[in-house]
Amino acid sequence: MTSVNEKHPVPSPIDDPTLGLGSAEPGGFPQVDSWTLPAAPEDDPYGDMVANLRSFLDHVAAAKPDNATVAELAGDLAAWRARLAPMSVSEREQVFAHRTDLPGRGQTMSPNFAIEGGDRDGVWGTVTYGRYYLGGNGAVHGGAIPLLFDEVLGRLANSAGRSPCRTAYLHTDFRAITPVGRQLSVRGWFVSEEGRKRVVRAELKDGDTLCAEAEGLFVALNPGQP
Ligand SMILES: CCCCC/C=C\C/C=C\C/C=C\C/C=C\CCCC(=O)SCCNC(=O)CCNC(=O)[C@H](O)C(C)(C)COP(=O)(O)OP(=O)(O)OC[C@H]1O[C@@H](n2cnc3c(N)ncnc32)[C@H](O)[C@@H]1OP(=O)(O)O
Repeated sequence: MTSVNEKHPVPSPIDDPTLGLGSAEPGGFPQVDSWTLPAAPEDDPYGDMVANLRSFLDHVAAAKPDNATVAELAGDLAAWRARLAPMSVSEREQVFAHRTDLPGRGQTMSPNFAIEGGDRDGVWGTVTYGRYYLGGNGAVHGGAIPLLFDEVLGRLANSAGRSPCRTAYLHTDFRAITPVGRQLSVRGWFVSEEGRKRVVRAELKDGDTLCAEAEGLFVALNPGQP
């Protein structure tokens, strides 16, 4: 199946052979042993590319471009897709979302969480939702907030030498509008750790205003569980 666009037909991810995950062998997730991030290397083209990709998406969301601009952009994107397709690697080898030293782990799907510090029991930092995450009337889309919490709490629950775990539930309460385009503070902390069950909570604040809070249960994986 391809898109209806005849100029630059886009294969569906199901049909695109260059988008396979490769071997099902586990271990594609990097472990988090420390919250102290190394200083960003002076020359980091990947980090630079991801930062530009995030900003690009914000501008796509904000702009009302004329047709000529849109057509040129579609062509440019098609050319980049064609250039990257032969470079596709397995999940284990991919860089996207595996750069734990970069804000947002060097990916653009979830919000740009920048870690300020953390220890065995908690983690804290900031996030700024760009225009890309706008839901309506200046507020962040309701789905993008649990996305942040899963990222923050998933990272915490998997940190400090703990065995890999997955989110079993993630309960989010939206307490006030979460504004787009402001630096917000984020904090996650452990509530309990019993057997395989790790209960963690997080909050998202705009200054003193509590925007949203969450509780998650993360369950440690048994050997062989994907
Ligand atoms: C290998 C991947 C590891 C992932 C990450 C690793 C490293 C990351 C490091 C750096 C990366 C940084 C950040 C990471 C960012 C994000 C991480 C996101 C993680 C996810 O986003 S991952 C996707 C969403 N997630 C799923 O795709 C899970 C689908 N699901 C399952 O895979 C199973 O469901 C599982 C394994 C959860 C449990 O299954 P199971 O069969 O092994 O265990 P069981 O059901 O027996 O539950 C054991 C005890 O938990 C209780 N329990 C279970 N579920 C409950 C619920 N919902 N409510 C209340 N209690 C519950 C039971 O009641 C029992 O309690 P009790 O023992 O007291 O009876």
